[in-house]
Amino acid sequence: PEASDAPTEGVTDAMIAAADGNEWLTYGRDYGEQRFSPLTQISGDNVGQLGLAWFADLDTARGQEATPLMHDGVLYITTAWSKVMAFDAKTGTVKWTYDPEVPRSTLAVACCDAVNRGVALYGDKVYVATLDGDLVALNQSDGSVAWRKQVVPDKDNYTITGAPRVAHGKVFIGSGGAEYKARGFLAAYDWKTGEEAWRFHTVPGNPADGFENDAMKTAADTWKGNWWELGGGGTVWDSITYDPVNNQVLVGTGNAEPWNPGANGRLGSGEAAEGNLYTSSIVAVDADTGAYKWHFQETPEDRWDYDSNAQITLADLTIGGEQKHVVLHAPKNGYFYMFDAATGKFIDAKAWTDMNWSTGIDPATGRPAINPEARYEQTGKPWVNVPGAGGSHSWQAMSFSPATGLVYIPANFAGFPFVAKKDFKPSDIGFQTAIDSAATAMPADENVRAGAMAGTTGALVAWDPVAQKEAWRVPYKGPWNGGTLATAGGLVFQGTATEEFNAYSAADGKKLWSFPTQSGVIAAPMTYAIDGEQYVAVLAGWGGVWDIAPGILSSVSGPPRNISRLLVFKIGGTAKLPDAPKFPKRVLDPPPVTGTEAQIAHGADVYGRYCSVCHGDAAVAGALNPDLRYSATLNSPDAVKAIVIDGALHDNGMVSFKAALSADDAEAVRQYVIKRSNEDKALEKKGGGSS
Ligand SMILES: O=C(O)c1cc(C(=O)O)c2c(n1)C(=O)C(=O)c1cc(C(=O)O)[nH]c1-2
Ligand SMILES: [Ca+2]
Repeated sequence: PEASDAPTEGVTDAMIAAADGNEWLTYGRDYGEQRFSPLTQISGDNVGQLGLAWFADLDTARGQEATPLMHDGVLYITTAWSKVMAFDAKTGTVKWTYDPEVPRSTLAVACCDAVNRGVALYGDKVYVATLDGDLVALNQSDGSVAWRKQVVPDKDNYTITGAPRVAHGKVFIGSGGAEYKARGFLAAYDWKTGEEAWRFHTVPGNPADGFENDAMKTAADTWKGNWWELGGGGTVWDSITYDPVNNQVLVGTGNAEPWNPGANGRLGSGEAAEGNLYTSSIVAVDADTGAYKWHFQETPEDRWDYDSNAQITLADLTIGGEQKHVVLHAPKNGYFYMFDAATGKFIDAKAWTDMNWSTGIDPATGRPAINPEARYEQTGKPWVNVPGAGGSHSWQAMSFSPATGLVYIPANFAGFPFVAKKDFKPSDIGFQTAIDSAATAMPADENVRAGAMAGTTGALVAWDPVAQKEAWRVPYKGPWNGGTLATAGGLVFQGTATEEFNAYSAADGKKLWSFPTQSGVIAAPMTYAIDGEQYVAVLAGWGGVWDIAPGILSSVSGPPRNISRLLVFKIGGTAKLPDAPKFPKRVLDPPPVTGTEAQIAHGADVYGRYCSVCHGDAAVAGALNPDLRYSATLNSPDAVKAIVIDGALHDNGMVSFKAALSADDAEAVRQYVIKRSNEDKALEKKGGGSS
């Protein structure tokens, strides 16, 4: 079918390109995704008088990751479970809501909470991608559905958490799933009809099916074994940046799959110049055709979950006396990169955080030298990789201020333990990372826990991309703080895991204002103006992967609790939040240990592979999913079997695991959790530990 012309009414390409400061039309505000607002009404002089203008309670108590968009007086957000809400941006009156009714059982195939990062606006439409893998076009006027298309090849391995982007009559979207069995892609849809225009895969499929293009043929030379059987990964789960100067779309790609390359031999000897293209890379494709233009692999031979999905920013900078249109990128792996946007030519990279997986960068090629000890599947030894799998920087967007020349990065400082799983067999459900999580479970040992917590911190880092050096930093108690917003008023706004929303001086990081948010903030703020009055909006709602995966470490920053809200501020705002509800202190009260040693060891293994990715390491969960150490069902083998095998809680997101587990396995898990619960109870009595 003929492609529709780009819209000429409503939100147009020209409007997004002009990026009027009063509105916020696309995820990163402008095409370059700089998240820099030209608005100046709120500044260092008056930010102390910033107050709540209005707020809205959200009905999804999970991680809130969206950046709101504002057009024509209407503020659009998504919430967890991919719901969309439209508000009068001045008063907070709800105009409409849309619920795509994502099955709650989708949680079992979502690596990192039921999150969504926001909508796209184009013409008279609002676009949302749903956790269960659909792209939905809504009418801006009333939230009615114009069309809904399934984007993902199957709903058992793929999910979508990212925000769509738009340009040249098309809507761009990818997916997550590289911890399952997913083959990464970026797809483009006709904005009006929802017809798929093109699809670019980021990793090659089965050679027997023929390669879709030359880029796949080239990439296939960098893969060994039957890589396609597990998908390969390289998912496009967050960053998608349209570059109007070169009419191209830049995507960041996810980790190679499975994490442990020894499990399927995807790297062969494991020392290829470029291992497993185009994973952990930035890839540029033509916006009209999806044809490959260039790539740069930031983490060759990835085996550490080093997604390159962090937001891709474009900027025009003077480098060595020359004006250049460049890509700025701070992926999970701890290097800060700069590339020529037109060609992908490497300009510079610098380690901006502690790291042990790489010993340096080749200044000519940009290729990182890899520490042989970090090849844990080859050494056969446990390896604590730094930065950890959460990344020194992840999807929490950074901002760039042309006024200060600085990039403001939400930084995580942590390690992640890797032990290669022996005799790994793929299964029909759950993570396929081939890591032995049982071997690295956090023991009930005060000193080990205190050490792990002390080594887990965060910061707001202001980085000078031209000088490639740090300008200043604000240290935080823990990681997983919110994305950032920079303004021409000389401010940087950021929410924190410690339940604050802060304003800093963009020049030197001095804290100028703070608001208690009652829940951790992980989303990025945005700003807009109506009738000459400037507003700043941010979503509060603790969650995402950090709450789910690292168990006890999710409590490093503060009380991990979720109170989900949209908060909107203006100078002199007087709205007040109700007092935060009290979260009762729970008491560990497990039955006595009756399992045999062998049964408990087996339970640990099953727990590590199938349960820990949602319920936390060593049965210590965060705020969102039940902490099984406290579960009343520990008293009942039948209840555990009903849930784990028969799927009694399927509609809450706890699906049946009978595709992989037997009733005996479920009982072994029960015995393992009983043991962990008793150990932690003993630790609590001693006055140590944390829960
Ligand atoms: O490889 C993938 O496909 C994939 C997808 C996602 C996602 O869709 O959210 C995350 C990750 N990986 C990931 O590694 C990660 O640390 C992560 C954090 C989050 C989050 O929203 O908090 N998502 C994801
Ligand atoms: Ca990943």
